[in-house]
Amino acid sequence: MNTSVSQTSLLSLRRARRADAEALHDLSAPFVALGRLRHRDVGEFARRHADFLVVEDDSRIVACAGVQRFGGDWVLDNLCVHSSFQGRRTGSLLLDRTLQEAARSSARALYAASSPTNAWFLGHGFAEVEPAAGPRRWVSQLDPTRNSVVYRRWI
Ligand SMILES: CC(=O)SCCNC(=O)CCNC(=O)[C@H](O)C(C)(C)COP(=O)(O)OP(=O)(O)OC[C@H]1O[C@@H](n2cnc3c(N)ncnc32)[C@H](O)[C@@H]1OP(=O)(O)O
Repeated sequence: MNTSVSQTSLLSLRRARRADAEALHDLSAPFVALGRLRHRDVGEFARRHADFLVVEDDSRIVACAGVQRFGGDWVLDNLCVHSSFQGRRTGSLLLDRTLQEAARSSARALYAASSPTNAWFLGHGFAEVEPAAGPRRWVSQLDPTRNSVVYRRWI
């Protein structure tokens, strides 16, 4: 898969490769520092590379989104767009592609945990739900100190 995102730019969407692990880590680092994303080391990105979609600008990774699958319940994680590419529908594109893949796999719902102020999810068809509504194994791993809100979008 290597899909052109826009006819007016060189952005393209593809599945991550193991060799992308360091770039995924570096892209995420500023958002980890801001408390928007949980820390993941390079090894985790390498192990889970197949779970990630990436957007490239002329071969530089500028956005990514991962998924975890718990049967029919999918969880979106580590969604981020480089600050100079935000507001150009790159995050929406990653979400749309994830939803398409979830629908093809007959998934039931897509969950995400984010900070209470992240209105982006509400604007993209998610509703806030009680954490207990999420996949139990995922919810039990959420860091209580992050005060995350759990969002759900039906597929
Ligand atoms: C599950 C998790 O990973 S939670 C963590 C989510 N990631 C982060 O918080 C990291 C920092 N933020 C980012 O990387 C990005 O801003 C993202 C991923 C939240 C959004 O990606 P972007 O490419 O900037 O958003 P995109 O351009 O697709 O947004 C499109 C729409 O959302 C709106 N929007 C963008 N950011 C926000 C926001 N913070 N709050 C509300 N609306 C927003 C835009 O105005 C636009 O609206 P429109 O379609 O009506 O014109």
